[in-house]
Amino acid sequence: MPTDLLDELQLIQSDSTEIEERFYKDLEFGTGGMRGIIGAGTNRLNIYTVRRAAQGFAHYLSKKGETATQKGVAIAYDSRKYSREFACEMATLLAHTGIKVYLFPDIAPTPLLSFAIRHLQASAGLVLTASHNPPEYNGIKVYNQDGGQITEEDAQSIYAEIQAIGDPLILPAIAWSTDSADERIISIGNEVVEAYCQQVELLLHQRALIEENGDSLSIVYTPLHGTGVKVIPDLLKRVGFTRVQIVEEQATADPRFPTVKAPNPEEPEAFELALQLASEKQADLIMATDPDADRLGVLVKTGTKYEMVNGNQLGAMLLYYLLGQSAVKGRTIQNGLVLKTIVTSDLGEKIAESYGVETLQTLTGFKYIGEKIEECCSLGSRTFVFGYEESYGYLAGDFVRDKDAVQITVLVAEMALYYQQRGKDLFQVLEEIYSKFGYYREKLHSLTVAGKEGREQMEESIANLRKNPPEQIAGYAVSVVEDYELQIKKVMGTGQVEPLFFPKANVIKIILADGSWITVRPSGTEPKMKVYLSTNSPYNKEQAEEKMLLLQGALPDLIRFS
Ligand SMILES: O=P(O)(O)OC[C@H]1O[C@H](O)[C@H](O)[C@@H](O)[C@@H]1O
Repeated sequence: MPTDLLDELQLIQSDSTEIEERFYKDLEFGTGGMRGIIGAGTNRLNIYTVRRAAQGFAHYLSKKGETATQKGVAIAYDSRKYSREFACEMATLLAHTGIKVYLFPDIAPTPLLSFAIRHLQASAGLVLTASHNPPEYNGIKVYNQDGGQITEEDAQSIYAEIQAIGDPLILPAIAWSTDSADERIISIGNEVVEAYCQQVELLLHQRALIEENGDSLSIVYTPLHGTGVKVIPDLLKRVGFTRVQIVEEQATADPRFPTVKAPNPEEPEAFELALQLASEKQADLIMATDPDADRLGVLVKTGTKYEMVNGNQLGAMLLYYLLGQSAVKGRTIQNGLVLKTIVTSDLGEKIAESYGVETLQTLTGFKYIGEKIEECCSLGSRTFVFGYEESYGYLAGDFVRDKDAVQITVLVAEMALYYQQRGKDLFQVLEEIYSKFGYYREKLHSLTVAGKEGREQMEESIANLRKNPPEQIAGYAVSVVEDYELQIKKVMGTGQVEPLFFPKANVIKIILADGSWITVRPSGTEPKMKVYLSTNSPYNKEQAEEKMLLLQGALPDLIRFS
């Protein structure tokens, strides 16, 4: 047994609570794969639980047939503690089971793994990462052959295989060495990264403008100690953005994430060092990617200060820019398709509609967006335009099937430069969008659910809402209640009930007559109940904000939860 695990076990020998916590269950394996605290225990991520997951995954893949094992599995890892060790453990075990493995030789962004699966025509992919979680966490994300994250059915099959193995201590330890694993472990070469970068370049609309004026946009970028540093700075420079400053203190891949509370670009605190550098350099734009570089946070200089753009706002701006660029070039998008989740603002849909492009909604989670792209666009019947979620995940080029902060970083830089050349910063562009399509405001309330009791309270509170949906909220009439668990939508005025064509999920969306809404769901990744609010006004932001305050004020009555 590795000495660190032994030491840990010795330390907790007489601590029954700690023993219980670590051993009372196996780490769960869901649609997001497996995520947990690193350490000793069945409910922890360690070499044994990883080995067991690898063996279960190997069984699952083998059952798909010889083609699946021959096509192989692409594996990537981020900068977290043990990410590389766990990736090598999984690679070795899969190779010894007779499965071909493609392994990145160094840390790599998650979107690059999604691309590599498609490029190498592998049958699946794995990434060792815990995304933006705190340093004590790690995890395994699982991808299908399309390059999208697996959905429910596959997750259940893999979990069943993992559970069937039983005690992970019975699995043999296979020493890591490329020799022992023979030629079945192939190192992913730089040509894959190059092929990816070329695809990203093809997404750009303003190459000439960037080549000529790229140096007028000053950018500060931070990878927050993660994988983005491997690709993003070079890519920005290569396309012509020459004034890119990296936050040096955060440019090293450090599993402790020592300079931030959490490496999460949704949190304003994560931008502290980047802000200092930006003020010093008078930067126009600050961009931060999370450790596996699938999500992007942006701060924009507007007047004399920097303001954070939220996920709904950046998604709407990118869509407005991309559709606008196609229109300017006279390109008609045949059967275009925009994808967003049901908890993402409707502003994007309004923008798409004005360009004759349809928007489809999915449940929360980019895996559903990836799945829809495959379903609707892979045979060329529809043209994928853009997909996004409020939680800072965006995708413009479907050569990747998960959110991709690498391609979006380059596109945001292009968009900022394009508007800068027209005398506007991105917040002025946002004002332009609001004045055309309506003023939208969004808020997310996350309520922490402590332990089993908390979970029960949350379930009860959602069940109550399901049983007794309100007819009005803060004086506004409710027009529709969508219940994704019962898969029905009820029109309040007429009482008419229609089916909802989504997979089952414990989500309730209450829509007011003016299109404002409140949506409630349990988080799938953290012990939290999430309440999303969206308001709008066709006239001005004050009215949208006032509605937001009223809806927020009504929440305690609507969602009884202590
Ligand atoms: O279920 P939640 O905690 O709200 O998390 C939802 C998020 O989960 C993962 O991170 C997925 O990759 C995201 O696409 C999704 O938005």
